[in-house]
Amino acid sequence: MNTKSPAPRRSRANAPAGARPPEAPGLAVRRAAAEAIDAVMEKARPLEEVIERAARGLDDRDRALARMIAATVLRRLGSLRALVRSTLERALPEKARRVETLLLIGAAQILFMDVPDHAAVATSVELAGEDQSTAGFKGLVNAVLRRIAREGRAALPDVADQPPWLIDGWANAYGAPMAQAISRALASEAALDLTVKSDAAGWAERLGGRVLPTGTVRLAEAGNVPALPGFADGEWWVQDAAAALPARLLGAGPGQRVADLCAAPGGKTAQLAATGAQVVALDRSGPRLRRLQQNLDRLHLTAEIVEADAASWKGGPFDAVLIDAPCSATGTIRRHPDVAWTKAPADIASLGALQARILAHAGDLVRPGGLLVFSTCSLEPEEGERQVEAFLAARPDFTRDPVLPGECGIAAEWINPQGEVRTLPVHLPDEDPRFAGLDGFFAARLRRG
Ligand SMILES: C[S@@+](CC[C@H](N)C(=O)[O-])C[C@H]1O[C@@H](n2cnc3c(N)ncnc32)[C@H](O)[C@@H]1O
Repeated sequence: MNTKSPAPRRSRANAPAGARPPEAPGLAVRRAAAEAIDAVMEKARPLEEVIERAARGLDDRDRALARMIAATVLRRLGSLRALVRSTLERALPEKARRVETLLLIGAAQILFMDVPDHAAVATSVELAGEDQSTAGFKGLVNAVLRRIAREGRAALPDVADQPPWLIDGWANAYGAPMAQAISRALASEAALDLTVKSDAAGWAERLGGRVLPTGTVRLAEAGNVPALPGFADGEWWVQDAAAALPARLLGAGPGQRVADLCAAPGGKTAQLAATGAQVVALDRSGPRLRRLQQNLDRLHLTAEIVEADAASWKGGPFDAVLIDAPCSATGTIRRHPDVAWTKAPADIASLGALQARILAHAGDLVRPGGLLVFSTCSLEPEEGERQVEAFLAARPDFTRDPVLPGECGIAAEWINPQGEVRTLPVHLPDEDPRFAGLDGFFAARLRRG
């Protein structure tokens, strides 16, 4: 490991008034990453949103690198923060909070990314020098990051990368060993999963991926998705293998009327429309419905689009109703590591109340004998199992229609004793970690009597 000290450069804080020294290469990328991390942590905004703003003006490659640095810090935040804090003799003052971000950025690049140590150290030191509140910490940033480079990953404390309230919740739901395994699984980036209209084997071969038992085509490397063969022609769309299961459970087909009640941006609407069913795609968000329409246009699929509140909309009756409810999305932390830090227990409670309202109303949209699938991309039972229990207690006209092992390629391990789908990030293990894992999803299939 290279522990060379950074080349001395004149910082902005030290530059004579009016003269702007030439910027060191890669500095803007790290500045954008630091701004994005601070916005995620302080304002609880999604990384995808804040990185767009922070990385404005950067070319595609640099924007991708800034996003990767920020995502790596957020993915490994628990252990990286513990490491950084363990190297400091005393806590940093509140006004110099950015110093910790610069240390985290440097440490993430040194320990987890293919960035030369000297570049990781130099850019964090340089960024510290840019601001009066942090300029006095340049020496400390240099010393701490050089030590981290010297000691390597062996010095990383063995602590979870996610906040304790999440780990405790998973331990309650799945047991402490599984909670730890889930936490570890979230350290790896997710593969790129595609739902194809047809010929999964052919697309897997053309794109250099493989076909999963569920029919999803999985690629190890994401790359530039719109540039991949088949994207422009609308032959496939990006959708995690677990996210593709709820719509399949409805068994929709030609001649059926189906409502997708929380539809945007339309991954599941596209699946339902591709079966030949007549689909109503409803969502409360106009902007998100416009994205859904664009996605359907690219895929040459059609659905009737309705902007409304699923908790009060009058329509139907339908042969099948899908509620892919708004949720905390803790099942998607592999893809969106910011979720672990932007969500709080209060969100689980408020989203749970919204899910209950939508579910209660949606029951009346299903014709007698019809199916209702309730799904969330959450690992929290309050947003899955508990919702269905409460709904069934209030609606004796509905019963579970249990999912059977092998149905839609679903493994027995992904089905709970009630016959509901419960996927976890530890599922679908693979010797090649680039192909392993599933998003955490819950899906229950209910039939109206
Ligand atoms: C998990 S996302 C749906 C993802 C989508 N099913 C897919 O596969 O692409 C949840 C959606 O619920 C919508 N939503 C939230 N509250 C709603 C409500 N009261 N009525 C209808 N849609 C709502 C959000 O705008 C969001 O698009």
